Amino acid sequence: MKRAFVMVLDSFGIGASHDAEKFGDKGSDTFGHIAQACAQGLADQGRKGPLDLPNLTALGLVKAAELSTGKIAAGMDSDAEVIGAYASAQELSSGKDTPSGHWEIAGVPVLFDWGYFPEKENSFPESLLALLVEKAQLPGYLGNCHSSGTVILDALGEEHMRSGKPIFYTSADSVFQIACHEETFGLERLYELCEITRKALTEGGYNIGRVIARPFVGDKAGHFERTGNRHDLAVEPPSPTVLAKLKEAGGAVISVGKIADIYAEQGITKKVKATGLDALFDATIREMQQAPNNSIVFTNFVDFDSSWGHRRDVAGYAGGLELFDRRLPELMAEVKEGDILILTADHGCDPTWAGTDHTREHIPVLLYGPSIKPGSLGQRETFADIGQTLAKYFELAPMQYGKALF
Ligand SMILES: O=P(O)(O)O[C@H]1O[C@H](CO)[C@@H](O)[C@H]1O
Ligand SMILES: [Mn+2]
Ligand SMILES: [Mn+2]
Repeated sequence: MKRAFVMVLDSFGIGASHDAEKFGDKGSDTFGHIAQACAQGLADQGRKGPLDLPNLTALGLVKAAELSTGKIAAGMDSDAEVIGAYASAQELSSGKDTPSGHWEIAGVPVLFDWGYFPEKENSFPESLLALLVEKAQLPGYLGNCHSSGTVILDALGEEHMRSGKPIFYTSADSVFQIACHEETFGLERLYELCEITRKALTEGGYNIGRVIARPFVGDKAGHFERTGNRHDLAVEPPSPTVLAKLKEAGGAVISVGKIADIYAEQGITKKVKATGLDALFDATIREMQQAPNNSIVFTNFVDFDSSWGHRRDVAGYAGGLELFDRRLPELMAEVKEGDILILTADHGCDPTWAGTDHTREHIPVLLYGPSIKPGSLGQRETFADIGQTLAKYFELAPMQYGKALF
């Protein structure tokens, strides 16, 4: 059988990219700084001590990070036997956002510049806001600023519940985010508002990558919680990804988590939703067990980014990595003759870094399978090497970008 299992640990960067300075991210290192905090006993909430990742280490994580930074991450074992092939890859795309990272992984880097809303306050143009109020018949809106999505709920959640005004916010990413209470505003109404917003942004030529529905529940500040009903409305990738090519050739592409959203459904043949690291893991294993010949099971583990990276929660991130590592042998056991497992990431989100945005970093590329020869695959110039590898593996026409890893 020929099956590829691609696992994106969302935001798990392994050190600042050569061009990180342009992004204000010189010196950032998601993995390295988490390892350092753990080794210093500074990440002992809900877990304890040095970062414990024996299985990721066996697949080459520590060596991949060494390729990126020239250093062994604090407290990690550099002498452990490596049974996978590993590389560090830099990003060709102009942004450090999720769609850019994912599309590049699938062979289509984003070489154009996204539109952004750079103003920290009064971020959205008045004409756009007026159009949304009219089209969605809103009593007004709240926010209209840059913010962390959890901080803004504490600030404006109660007022939103009282007034029925949706909370509009953005970040350094090319996003228009809308937070509304699932019960008082209504989930379906939030989704409709997001559709209206998506259309207005596309027709208005704003070039914004995603509109994101951010539903939440709870009754007062300090008690609000975002739910698993998050929904991303992305624009379509600018050209067919390796996923679309495999689908076109009759193969199966199974999305677990928000993969289908990120690729705007392009190239996806089946989608499975799950909320939380364990549930995403369970769903991934179920899909791996059922995956037919000529298929990709593609999972996005979003919690590393949304629950811990953006929240600047070092101990939470470390605990998530340790959970992932403990369960990794379950995934590896599903890798049969002819199959390949690829573990990677889409950008960084260093939880020790200033602010709450992503960080421009190298990503790990860890390959494992019966046909994979263990050892270094070096420093790669683009995440698209993964897409090119998949194109070659499934005997599809070559992608325009990237060099196959083997
Ligand atoms: O702070 P929250 O709402 O999690 O937002 C984050 O999530 C968005 C999409 O991944 C990013 O643009 C970042 O701003
Ligand atoms: Mn991401
Ligand atoms: Mn993010």
